[in-house]
Parts: sequence; structure tokens; C-alpha cells
Amino acid sequence: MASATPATCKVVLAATVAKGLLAEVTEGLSKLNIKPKLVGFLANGDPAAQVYADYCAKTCRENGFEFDLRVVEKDKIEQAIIEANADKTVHGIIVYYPIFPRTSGQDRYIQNLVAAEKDVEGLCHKYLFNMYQNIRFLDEQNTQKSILPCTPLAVIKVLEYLQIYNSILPYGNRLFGKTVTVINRSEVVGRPLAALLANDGAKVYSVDLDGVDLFTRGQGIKAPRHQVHKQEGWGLKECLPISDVVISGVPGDQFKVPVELVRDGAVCINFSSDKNFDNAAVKEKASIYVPAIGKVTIAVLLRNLLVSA
Ligand SMILES: NC(=O)C1=CN([C@@H]2O[C@H](COP(=O)(O)OP(=O)(O)OC[C@H]3O[C@@H](n4cnc5c(N)ncnc54)[C@H](O)[C@@H]3O)[C@@H](O)[C@H]2O)C=CC1
Ligand SMILES: Nc1nc(=O)c2c([nH]1)NC[C@@H]1CN(c3ccc(C(=O)N[C@@H](CCC(=O)O)C(=O)O)cc3)C=[N+]21
Repeated sequence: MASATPATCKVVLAATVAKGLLAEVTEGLSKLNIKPKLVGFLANGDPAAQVYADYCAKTCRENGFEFDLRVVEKDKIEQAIIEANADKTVHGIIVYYPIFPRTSGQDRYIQNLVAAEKDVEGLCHKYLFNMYQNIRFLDEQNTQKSILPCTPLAVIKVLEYLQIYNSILPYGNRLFGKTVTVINRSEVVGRPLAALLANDGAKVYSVDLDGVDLFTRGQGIKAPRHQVHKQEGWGLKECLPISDVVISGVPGDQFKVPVELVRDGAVCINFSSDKNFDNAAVKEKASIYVPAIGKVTIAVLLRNLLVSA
């Protein structure tokens, strides 16, 4: 039987968003007379990390960067990073996580081992501190931007491309009036993302297995940086119907966003390696659907590498 009127949802692919960013990178690279080198450390058997590493290699090669993947044992990762920090031929370092069990907190130590000037992923303490504190520059003259964590920044680049960021408003307030749900509150993606969006003025519901946290700069976004409040008793049922944007990053193929709760015309973005949205269902509800963002993440990474070099 012929289906009803086709869905009017616009699907935006990461490649489209990445294109503009990569063009900027290529232009910048043409002004350098060296070939910047990124070193990737793979110390886990995680298939998602392997796929991502392969993809980093391909994108580096295609865009004029050198990529050196170093597969090391878990107990050798510390020394290997220290050596790369001291090696002047290395311009950027990326370590694929997770390496150690999540509950051990050991990955956090590894994140902080990477020298700040080579930390193209923006996961060392100094950059995370600046991000959470809403400190945007490294110097007092405001000429050198602080590095933002890559995946959260990639989501922001997608939101800018989609014009969810309102450029009528001053820089730093461009999400004022927007309500966003972020499903995932990990330390590398979900929590920094919620903080960044709230620092830019959004009201953000951060959803994880332990409940919902509201990240906001308060009424009239008068606070200089985000504050966090527990939303006792809340779940997706309360957040989704009031959200303009729904961003999901739950690992595993078990989880699906209950699209029936999503507001008609919302913007839906998936950053998980797995499909968190049922394709057909989301297209019936969303105004815009972004099925993956990996390519944007790598474009942002290369931009940081260029700055490091
Ligand atoms: N597109 C990209 O550039 C990137 C994608 N990823 C992908 O994003 C996903 C998440 O990565 P990480 O944050 O590093 O993983 P993670 O495993 O550290 O964190 C996942 C979080 O989701 C939460 N969670 C699990 N089930 C949930 C549910 N039903 N509802 C709400 N929260 C739930 C967990 O409690 C945890 O806090 C993975 O699939 C990963 O491969 C990660 C980094 C970059
Ligand atoms: N330090 C560190 N940083 C990471 O960013 C990191 C990591 N470790 N460990 C492994 C995970 C996994 N990961 C993904 C990247 C892209 C897609 C993604 O969007 N993939 C697309 C395909 C990519 C494309 O072709 O656009 C898809 O599944 O449809 C998924 C997962 C990053 N990771």
C-alpha cells in the first residue's frame, strides 16, 4: 500500500557540516611549511575505538596530515605518552578511550598526562577547567582560544550550522531561550556538552541512568557560568516534550529514544556509535535529524592539530 504524505524531516549529514570546517583547515595548512603529525594511542580492544582510529587515519591522509597509530599494552601507555610529549616531531596526541575500567578513574589520570600544547582533544585538566568555568581564552588579551573537548565542540558546530545558535544575540548568549535534552552524562562527552550549551545560554536537561540534572545560567541567563540542579523524579517523559533539541549518545543497540515523546518539529542529533533513534519514527517527528557526527568531530580535531603545529 502506498504510504501517507512523506515525512518533511530534513536529514543533515555530518559530512556536509564537516566540509566547511575541513576547507578552513586546508587553507590554514597551505600556510604552514610542515606536515603536522598526529599520534594516536590504541590501548584497548574496543571495536568503536578501532573504527574511530581507522577513520582518523583516513581523514588525516586525505587532508595532508601525518597520522601514526601506536598500539600499546595498557601498562605501557603512561611511558608511551611521556615519550610522545617530549618528541618534537609530534604535534598532536589522541588517546582512544576507554582504557581502564570506568569505575577505576584511571583514564582521567591518562587524560592529564597529555601535554596541554599537544592535547588536540581538549581533555586535560586545564582545558576542562576553563570550559566548566566558562573561561574562553588562554591569554589576557583574548587572542588565544582555549581548546574545547572535541566531541562536545562538534555538536556545537552542528548546532551552529543548523542555525540553532542565533547570531542576532551576542557571542556567549546565542542559545538563550532554547531548551535542550542531552542523553548521556559521561565525563568525556555528555557532561561537558551540557555545561557548554548552558554556558551559551541554553536550558539543558542532562539525562543519565541516575536521573536528570538541569544545567542553566538561571533566569535571564544572569549567571556568568552554568549551575546544576537535580530534577527530582524527572525522566525522559518530562524532558522530551519540552525540548527544542534532543541530543543522544547512549552506547549499545538496546537503547532507543522514545520518539513518541519528542516535540513535533524538534531537532534530533545522535552522537552514539549506535543508532539511538529509530530512523523511520524520528523522521515523522523531527524537523531536522542528524544521524551521526563523527566526521565533524575529526574535522574539529584537525583544526586543533593545525593550531598546535
Ligand atoms: N561521534 C563522536 O564523535 C563520538 C561518539 N562517541 C560515541 O558516543 C557514545 C558514548 O560515548 P561515551 O560518553 O564515551 O561513553 P560512556 O560509556 O563513557 O558513557 C555513556 C553514558 O551513557 C549513560 N547511559 C547508558 N544508558 C543510558 C540510558 N538508557 N539513558 C541515559 N543514559 C544512559 C551511561 O550511564 C554513561 O554515563 C559511544 O557510542 C561512543 O562510541 C564517543 C565519542 C565521540
Ligand atoms: N579519545 C577518544 N575520543 C573519541 O572521540 C573516541 C574515543 N576516544 N574512543 C572511541 C569513541 C568512538 N568514537 C566515535 C566516533 C565517531 C562515530 C560516528 O559518528 N560514526 C559514524 C560513522 C562515521 C562517519 O563516517 O561519519 C556512524 O557510526 O555512523 C562513532 C564513534 C569516538 N571515540
